[in-house]
Amino acid sequence: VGHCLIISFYRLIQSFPAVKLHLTGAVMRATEVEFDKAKEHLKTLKNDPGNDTKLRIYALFKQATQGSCSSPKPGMLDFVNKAKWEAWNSLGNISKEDARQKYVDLVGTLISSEAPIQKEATTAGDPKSSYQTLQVTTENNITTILLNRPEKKNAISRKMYEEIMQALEQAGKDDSVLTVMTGSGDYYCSGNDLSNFTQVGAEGVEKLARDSGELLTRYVSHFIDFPKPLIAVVNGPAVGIAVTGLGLFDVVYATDRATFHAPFSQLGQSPEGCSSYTFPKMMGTAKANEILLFNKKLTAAQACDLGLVTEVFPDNTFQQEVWKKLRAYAKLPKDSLRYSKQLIRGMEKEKLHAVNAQECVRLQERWLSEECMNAIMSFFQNKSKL
Ligand SMILES: CCCC/C=C\CC(=O)SCCNC(=O)CCNC(=O)[C@H](O)C(C)(C)COP(=O)(O)OP(=O)(O)OC[C@H]1O[C@@H](n2cnc3c(N)ncnc32)[C@H](O)[C@@H]1OP(=O)(O)O
Repeated sequence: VGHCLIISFYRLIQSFPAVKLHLTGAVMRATEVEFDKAKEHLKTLKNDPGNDTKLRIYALFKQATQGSCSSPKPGMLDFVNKAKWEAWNSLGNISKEDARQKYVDLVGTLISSEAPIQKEATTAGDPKSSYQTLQVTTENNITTILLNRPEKKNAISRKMYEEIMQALEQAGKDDSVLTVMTGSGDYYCSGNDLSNFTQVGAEGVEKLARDSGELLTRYVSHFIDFPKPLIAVVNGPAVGIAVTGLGLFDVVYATDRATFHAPFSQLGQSPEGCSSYTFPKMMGTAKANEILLFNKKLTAAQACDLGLVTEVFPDNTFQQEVWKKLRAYAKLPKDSLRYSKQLIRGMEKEKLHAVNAQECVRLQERWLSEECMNAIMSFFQNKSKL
């Protein structure tokens, strides 16, 4: 279904006739021009924005050009057209003008989230461009680490763990003032790539569990020790380690479309990323337990109320608002920020490393458990999604 949607989406944006809008007045004409420009910009998107976003773009386009949906609902088995119809119908009676504006905003957000990628593509010879799973750029005193496996919802493969550590080491040393981590496509990150657990070598599952424990310990240590302000720009849903690790960032900005899910017991695992310490400390044990023991998925607003997220922004202005803020912060004195962060983190560092070590020991045992193996098999047999 996803594949069909992608194909039909691209056919859609390539084959639509020019929009005929019968609006007059200076303001409306300007929006019409922006709308046409947005249509053109959309064709230049490099990354697949994900099915949810494509459906939203489709729906806004239809609403902007034809008004509210009045066609009959396609049959149950006509999956693609039914999904498109539902997306369009869900817009209800919003006006063509509103839909046009929302379309322009959404395309603007998608294009601006790719801006660092286009710049990076021109930096031939730059070691940052050698990453396979990331796009790393430095602009306006900000080093941005973009998780770049959108087709896998930015799940973290072994290669990606290693590259994130390498990117953090470089960013810690470069001249930038801030470091930002964000995701490409519709997800921030779906957590550990579950296929990391299916690559069993000749030395068996015990060795795989040991290696995974060592990898995770090193990975989390890079966040504990990161020397300058580290900001998460959570552009969509976050799962597993992508949620728990947020407790080690200095500031977390989220779109209102983001969700936060740490389903460890569902996966037969246990918390990591120091969350067994940072979450109770940040939000109180009773609230942390619902998330870490009972798999409670948080909305962005709930995560903000609990202190996991600093601020939530409407999805259609998320990128513009966040990057404007970050560009202003990045003009602050670099050393002052660095030393202040180190003071804030300093007292906790030893504790955090001890927690990290303990969590990884427990996880090595969990990964060998029947509970965990069943959960992973079940995911790959398409029996269970979160
Ligand atoms: C070194 C070890 C460290 C261990 C540390 C951390 C533990 C964790 O992080 S636990 C959390 C692990 N994550 C998950 O369990 C998420 C699993 N994924 C899902 O449930 C769904 O994919 C998700 C709800 C995220 C999204 O659902 P959809 O919107 O329906 O998309 P798809 O399922 O079609 O996803 C597209 C594509 O991506 C693959 N995918 C997504 N997430 C993962 C993942 N975490 N691991 C492996 N693969 C993932 C998914 O299988 C699809 O692939 P294709 O079928 O090949 O297109």
